[in-house]
Amino acid sequence: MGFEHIKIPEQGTRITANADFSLNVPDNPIIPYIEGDGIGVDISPVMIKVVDAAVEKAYGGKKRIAWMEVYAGEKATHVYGGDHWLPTETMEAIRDYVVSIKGPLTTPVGGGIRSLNVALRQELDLYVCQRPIRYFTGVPSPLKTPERTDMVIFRENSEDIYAGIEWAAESPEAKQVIDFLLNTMGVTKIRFPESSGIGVKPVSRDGTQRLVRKAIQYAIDNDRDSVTLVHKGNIMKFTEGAFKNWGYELAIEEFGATELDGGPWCTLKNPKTGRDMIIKDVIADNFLQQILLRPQDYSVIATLNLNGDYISDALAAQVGGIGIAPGANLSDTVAMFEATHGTAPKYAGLDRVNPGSIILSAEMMLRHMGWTEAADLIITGLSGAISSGRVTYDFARAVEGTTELSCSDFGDNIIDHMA
Ligand SMILES: NC(=O)C1=CN([C@@H]2O[C@H](COP(=O)(O)OP(=O)(O)OC[C@H]3O[C@@H](n4cnc5c(N)ncnc54)[C@H](OP(=O)(O)O)[C@@H]3O)[C@@H](O)[C@H]2O)C=CC1
Ligand SMILES: O=C(O)CCC(=O)C(=O)O
Ligand SMILES: [Mg+2]
Repeated sequence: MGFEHIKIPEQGTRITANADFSLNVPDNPIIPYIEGDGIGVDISPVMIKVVDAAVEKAYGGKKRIAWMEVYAGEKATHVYGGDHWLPTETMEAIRDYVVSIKGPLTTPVGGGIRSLNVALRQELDLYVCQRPIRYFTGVPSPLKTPERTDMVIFRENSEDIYAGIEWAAESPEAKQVIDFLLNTMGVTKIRFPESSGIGVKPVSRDGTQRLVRKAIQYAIDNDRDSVTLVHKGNIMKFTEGAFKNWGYELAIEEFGATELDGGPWCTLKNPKTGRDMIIKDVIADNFLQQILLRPQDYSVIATLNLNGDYISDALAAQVGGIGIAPGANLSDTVAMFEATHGTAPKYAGLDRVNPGSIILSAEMMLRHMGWTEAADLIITGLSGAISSGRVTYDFARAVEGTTELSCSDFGDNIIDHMA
């Protein structure tokens, strides 16, 4: 396969996926990466350096990643010219090379291009956004007992309001939709029909159940004691409320869960460990207060796209901020790893921000590839670097007695602490 601007590394081999979704990972896999806008220029090279060091240390030169830069966002417009924000060959590389990692990409507010991040997820049908939230000793937190927060978010990544079905107020399209709602559907509750923008929120049984299936399977594989469906189903009955109902339905029909005390909460025995697991639900606003007061009550979270976006940043803040909040976008075959945070434009190019989020995303990637020894070294290195008290600005400003390091020096500190 030839590309126009992407240079395929000569020393690398492609990862492939089998029919049962397992991976064939060679010792020199080609991994496509998007540098990212804003602070992408700071964090992506540090991530590559840290990952290369972990792989070298773990396998003594027997394994090595062949990095392949692919382009999206502002850099793509320079490489390809014009309005090429997300070139087709970038999409092809991410799909065909199966495992990739990306820096953040800018999305303008209120107009301009639609989110490239969302486009990548939707075009490649990366329907799971998996975001683990865990505490590292020494990280500043607004909570007294941050170590009680230990959750894995499964955010539905392909539907909800992110489908981008919306029309600007006073546009002919919005007028047409409002006219249809008022005059054909008998809607009476549009308070200002003349000046309303309109957004549509599709949520399906198929989309919900494939996401909840992954969440429950993850809980089984990792011996977690609960899966919580987070929704706003009291208000949005046929989207968020249906998400809740379809989630329970799947737990009962596919996993053999049984209702507790007349439901809707369910219980099932983990087939791998024999331990009881609870499937429960909570309304999103209540969830947001409970994660502060009783985080230990929650483990695996399955939720809709927009809730998952809000919850990701809120939970990240509980354990030290989005400087160390990793994530993965997954289909059944393709995996694209990325940090939870965005491009933080005011820090772009200053070599200042915390590279921890994208490094921990790479740690998830290594584990996904089965390179657990290298992944473990990243955790050891990061934990050691945080404990050393030589940290990036976000931690240094919140913990007395620590020394502020640049983004790149913090990367080196992580490498120095890989025991
Ligand atoms: N997946 C993606 O690519 C995402 C892209 N975006 C896009 O990014 C752009 C900017 O979004 P914005 O709302 O400002 O959110 P950001 O996540 O980019 O930044 C918000 C704040 O979070 C803190 N922060 C972010 N990253 C780091 C880091 N690595 N280390 C330490 N602190 C960090 C900073 O806080 P402080 O100011 O306190 O230092 C920063 O000002 C938008 O265009 C948005 O659409 C947003 C989220 C995800
Ligand atoms: O696409 C964007 O710009 C924002 C995405 C986002 O906030 C997220 O995925 O958490
Ligand atoms: Mg977000």
